[in-house]
Amino acid sequence: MHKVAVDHVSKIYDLNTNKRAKLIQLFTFGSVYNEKPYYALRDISFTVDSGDSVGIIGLNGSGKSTLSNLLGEVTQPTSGSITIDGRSSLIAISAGLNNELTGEENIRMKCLMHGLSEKQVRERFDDIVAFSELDQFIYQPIKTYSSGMRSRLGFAIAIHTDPDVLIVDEALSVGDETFSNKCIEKMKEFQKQGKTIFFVSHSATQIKKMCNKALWLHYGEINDYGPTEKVVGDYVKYIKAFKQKTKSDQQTYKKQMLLKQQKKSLLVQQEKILSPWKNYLILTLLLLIFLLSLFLQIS
Ligand SMILES: Nc1ncnc2c1ncn2[C@@H]1O[C@H](COP(=O)(O)OP(=O)(O)OP(=O)(O)O)[C@@H](O)[C@H]1O
Repeated sequence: MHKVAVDHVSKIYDLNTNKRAKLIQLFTFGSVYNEKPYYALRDISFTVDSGDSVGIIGLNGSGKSTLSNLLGEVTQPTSGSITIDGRSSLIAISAGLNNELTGEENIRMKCLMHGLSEKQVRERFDDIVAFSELDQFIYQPIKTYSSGMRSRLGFAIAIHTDPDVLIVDEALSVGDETFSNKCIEKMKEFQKQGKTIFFVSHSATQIKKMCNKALWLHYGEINDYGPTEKVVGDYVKYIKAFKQKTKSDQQTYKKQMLLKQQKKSLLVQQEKILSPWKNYLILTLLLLIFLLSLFLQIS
């Protein structure tokens, strides 16, 4: 059995701001996408085994954070399924911490949410604070923290809650190098215990150091998945070629790719609209309910 299986997963963000479109969506239970469904991830499938460390790479907006939120069970896929054998924990700069609470309160809240008992939280509290290096700041509301401080707290909590699958999304990009190295050492301990890690980073060097596999996302789809050396090597070549283009060529390329991604979204949207029997069925059902309630009122 695979540790993680991602099966035909898509994540749609609704870019509709139009009230009429939202109403139509509501009354047809989302079966009619009136205007702008946007596929942040489109029909992706892959599997990961115990002990694998997978680097997730890709240009800005390619869907890395969307995927890590799905793996961390912070959001749900629009379609498809994700099966995780065990419990996952997401560490991202903005994930799951409550701004109004202090660092201390956040530790308690997140640990309890991860299934630790009050006693376990008390036992691990000092280690978490020590790892985060926050000292007395732990008693301050985290809205006063810098992004580096938040990331340190998020990392410290997550690694002390014994997750089976650890997802680290850009959390190391905001801290100083000493702290990043400490986190990398901790992730290596996780690897030795045979745990599974997903590591989102813009640093090819960090990914090569940490991961045996890499997943290259490109405008919401998987461009390549396999051994790190090959995938990251090809990605670095791609980035180099991209950077050699003029600024205006880079912009044109990005626009074309985004347009292509949106066209695919629209194609799927049309497929949905072109299956009218489903929509007619829903509308008929609504009409019947309406007539029935009218009839009941009269009688
Ligand atoms: N809540 C949201 N509502 C609408 N669109 C969103 C939302 N979250 C992400 N997106 C869009 O989905 C796409 C993928 O975003 P995502 O943050 O997953 O990319 P990324 O690869 O992590 O980017 P980066 O490297 O810049 O962090 C982007 O085009 C983004 O604008």
